[in-house]
Formats: sequence, C-alpha cells, structure tokens
Amino acid sequence: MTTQPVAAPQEAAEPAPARRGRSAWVRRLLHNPMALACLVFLAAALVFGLSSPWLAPYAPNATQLDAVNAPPFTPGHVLGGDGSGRDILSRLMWGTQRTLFACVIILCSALVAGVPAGLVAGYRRGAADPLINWVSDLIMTLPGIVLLIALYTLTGPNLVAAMTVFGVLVAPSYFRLVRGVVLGVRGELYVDAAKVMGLSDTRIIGRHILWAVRAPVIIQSAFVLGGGIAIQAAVDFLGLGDPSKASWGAMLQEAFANIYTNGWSVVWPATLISLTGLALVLLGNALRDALQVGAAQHALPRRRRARLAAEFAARPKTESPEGERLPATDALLSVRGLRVAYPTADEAAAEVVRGVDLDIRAGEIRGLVGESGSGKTQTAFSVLGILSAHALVGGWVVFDGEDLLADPAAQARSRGRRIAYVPQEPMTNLDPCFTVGTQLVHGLRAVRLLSAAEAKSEVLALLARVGIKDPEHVFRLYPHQISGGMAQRVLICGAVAAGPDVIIADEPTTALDVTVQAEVLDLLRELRDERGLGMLLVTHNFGVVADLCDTVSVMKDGRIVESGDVRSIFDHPRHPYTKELLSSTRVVDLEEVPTDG
Ligand SMILES: Nc1ncnc2c1ncn2[C@@H]1O[C@H](COP(=O)(O)OP(=O)(O)OP(=O)(O)O)[C@@H](O)[C@H]1O
Repeated sequence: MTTQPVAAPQEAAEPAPARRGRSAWVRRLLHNPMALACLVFLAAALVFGLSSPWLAPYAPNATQLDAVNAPPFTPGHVLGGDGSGRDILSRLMWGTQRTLFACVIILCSALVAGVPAGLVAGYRRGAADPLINWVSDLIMTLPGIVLLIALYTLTGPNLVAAMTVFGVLVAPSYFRLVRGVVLGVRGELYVDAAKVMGLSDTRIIGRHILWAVRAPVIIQSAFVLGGGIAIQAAVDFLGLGDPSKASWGAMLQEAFANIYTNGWSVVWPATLISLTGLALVLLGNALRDALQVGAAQHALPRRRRARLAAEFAARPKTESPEGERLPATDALLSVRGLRVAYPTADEAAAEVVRGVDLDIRAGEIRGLVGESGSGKTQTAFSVLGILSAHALVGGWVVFDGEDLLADPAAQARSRGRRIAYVPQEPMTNLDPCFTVGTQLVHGLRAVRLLSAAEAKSEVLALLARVGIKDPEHVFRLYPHQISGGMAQRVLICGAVAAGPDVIIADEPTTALDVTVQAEVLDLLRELRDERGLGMLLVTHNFGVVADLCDTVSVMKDGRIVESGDVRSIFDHPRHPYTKELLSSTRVVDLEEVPTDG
C-alpha cells in the first residue's frame, strides 16, 4: 500500500475553527430577546429613578389640594394624586431612587459578607471551614423580618442599617454557592500547577478561583436584587421605613389604606415592584443560559439551527467524478466526507471535522493520529453516534451496507453490539456504585439474550482471557478497588463481550503507565488476531501506531492530510505535517531485530 497525501486546497479560505472570547457571553445575552427586554426595562427604571431631581414634576412630599385622590390623567398629574394630595408620578420617581439604593446596599453587604467567606472556607478549608459553616447555618436560622422589626426598635427607620442587616442575612446563599464552586475548582490540575509555580494563595484565588465563581455570583446577584426589591417594599409596607421618604413600599402602604377611595394609587407602585422583580429574575435566568458552558448552542435560534443542519445534510457526499470517495466494498466500515460542526454564538457553524474519509477492514488496525484538537475523537464519536446533541453532522458512515448517519436507529443497534468502544479514562467509565461483575453482566445481557448465570460464566471466561488473574475475585470488586490497568482490561472485556466486528479505541493507553500500556496494546493485538476484528485506534502517539497499527491516517485541523500503511508513512512521509509530527516523535525503528538462532 502507498501513502495518499490528501490535499487541502481551500484551507486558507475556510473560517477558523471555533471563535471564542470572554465577551461571547455578553453577545449571547444580547441575542436573547427576553434578556434584552429585561435589560431595557431595568435601564429605563434606573433612568426613571436617577433623573427624579431634574425631571420629577414635584418634590416627593409636595401636596396640592386639587391633587387629593385625583384620577390618572388629571391635568398636571399624569398618574393622579394620592390621599394626601401628592403627585404619584413624582413620588414614584423619587421612590425608585430610594428603592434602588436599598437594593445596592443589600447586594453589596451580601457580596462582602458571603463571597470572601466562601472563598476562604472552600479554598483554605481547615478550621475556618466548619466555623464559617456554623456561622452561616446560624444566620440562616434567623427569622429575617422579625430581626428587622427588632432592629427598628433600636435604630428607628434607618434604611442603610436595615438593608445592611438584610444583606448579611442573604450572605449565606453566596457563601454556600461560592464554597461549593471553590471546592470543585481547588482540586483542578491547573490550580495545582499554579501552586507548583509558586503563586501565592491570594494570586491563585484572584486569578483562577474568582474567575470560576464569577458566573454563579453574577446569576445569584440578579436573584438577590429581585428579592431585595420585594424585601425593601415589605419593610416599608409594614411601616418600618421612614414615613418622610417616598419609596415603592411606602407608597403601596399608603395606597392600601386608601384603596376604596383611590384604587389607581395601588396599581402604580404594585406594577413597578412586580415588573422590576420579574425583570431581575428573568435576567438571572438569561444570564445563567449565557454564562453556562454549552449555552452557545442553546442561544442559536431554532430556525437558524435547522437551516444550518439542512446545509450540512445537503453537502455533496461523493465529490470525485471517478467515484473514488464511494465507500470501499471490502471494508467493514467506511467513512466518507464526514463533517462535524458546532453552532457558534455568532450564528455560524464552526467545523471541527472537515470531510474525513476512512476505511477499516476486517483484521486491520487503523491508527488515527494527530495533535490535540485535530478532530480525532469527534470522528470516532460520529461513527458511534455519541456526539453532543448540538453537533451538526454530514457525510457517510457506512457499516454493513447501511449509512449509519442517515439511520440513527441502525446506528443505535450497532453501537455496543457490532461497533464497540474502548474509552481513554478507564476509571471514570466504570460506575463506582456497582461491582465490576454487575456492570459487565448487565452490559452483556443488554446486547445478548443470556440468562444471568450464562452471562456470568461468559464474563468470567472473558475476564480471564483479557489477563485478569483471579476473575472470580475481581468480579466482586468495586471500580475503586482495582488498578487503572485492570480497569482498562475490564472495559476491553466489556467491549469484546458482545462479539463486535469493529472496535473504536480512543487513546486506550494514555491514562496507563508504560508497562501496562504495552500489555494493553498486546491484548488488543491478540484479540484482533483471534477474532478478526477491525479497529480504529485514536492516538496522538506515533510510538503506539508503530507498535500496533497496520494503517494510519494523519489528521490536522479536522482533515485527513495523509493516509496509508504504517511502514510507508514512517519511511516516506509526504505531507509536511506528517514529517513534522514524525520528527517531533522518538520514532520506533520498524526494522525487525534479528534474533539469535
Ligand atoms: N461539544 C462541543 N462543542 C464545540 N466544540 C467542540 C465540542 N466537542 C469538541 N469540540 C471541538 O472539536 C475539536 C476537536 O475535538 P476532538 O476532541 O475531536 O479533538 P482530538 O483530536 O480528539 O483531541 P485530543 O487528542 O485532545 O482528545 C476541538 O477544537 C474541540 O474544542
């Protein structure tokens, strides 16, 4: 077999893979009509309140006899007057300012008390964690309104004191949120790497941890502001506010006392309180969608997504006039013109696999090699039909005469039965709640009609076959009780149990140490020889390719740039990228070492 370098003529003209940026979430937020409407409403409320010193027709407490219980659209009083003859529009404007000020105090005090406490408890742990947790639990047990009434007896109508205390009462929600996120992030490898680099805790928290908690904190803040509006109104409504100052709650209280004479005076503050609270809660939801991972796809309008999917499906499937790209007749599995793309926030599609062709024949192990992010796993997942639901897929995956991409039911039938999968991370692919045996028997019985006893004896035989010394014992162990190498053997056992024709192995040895790697590669080779399996071995390691594969396809930026038998590619690489990859790898000498005798 000779090597086939595959040209990529229009590479330069094609769009760059995925466009990402820190401002992407802002774009996504602004693309959401609901979020936009909420932002416009809240901005208008802000301007309405802040402009009161200049634009309000009257002072908040200015009274006029002719405005007493005046209905809306009375000349000089667009929204009418209250029971004391004060202009409702003016009081609403001044009241908005006071209400927003109250919300800012609540937010700031909750942030100041909750976020640092969560950071310290989650990151430093030690004695601080249980102590802060205890204080947080204590605060949460305090009845908020009762506390505010008690405070009123001490300080009188003091907005700053009341709202600060309420902010502290809300702080545990931030504390718990931040602590939870920090606990998850502090064990990440990049945090360990930062520690090893000698960064101080303050710098690690400032640079890495704060960035991780920013999204949940922003979302929570929208909800706290919404709650703040309600609580400020409630405090004033109960008569705990300053009667000389206009606020939405105070206006509501006065209007309620006068409801049978002037019903309209209730409508205005009640509407503002409800709409502002609603806008903040809806904005919080929109922020969650925009900030959370994967929201880009959700943000794509349905019609735009359908159009992109149709464009993908309509791409020509055989492009060569000579029909070179038709599925190979002697192959178990033929991939032709495979394309995978993901919708982006700017309503385009970023292609991560760009027209891949592959054949896997019975008894052939094909390596799929390339740098990280070149699209190897996406190609493998397309064959198995386990791509993210947001992926747009085009091209052919022909197995046993059927195009699996065109028939998801056929793809589901073949997955696990005729096309099996060996994953990269053995430990995370076993369920920690069940024993090895339970998982293998369950998997086997899902694809073959066997009794529990038959499945068990088959699994035990297979465990022995994949090199597990005491199958009866390992059968009863939980995943955490076995080593990584043993877990990979268990997964290989699970993959071959159903008697597949093809195995897709995605970097099956990457997570293992060198000795175990060699043993697992030997096992895969033996299983191929025994069962005549076809295999697609995804790897970025040319050493593994040299050791195990018959053929290899080299992938770069979503394309196969060169394909052929291993020896030809190693001896005469033709594509510059293959040469580059080979020169950066300590290449294994393929010449057979003569043995004595
Ligand atoms: N759900 C997704 N949404 C958007 N882009 C994705 C998604 N999944 C993968 N990608 C992108 O697809 C590209 C190819 O990813 P893939 O996992 O196939 O790379 P790979 O060659 O297997 O790399 P590695 O060796 O690191 O696993 C990457 O740029 C990745 O960011």
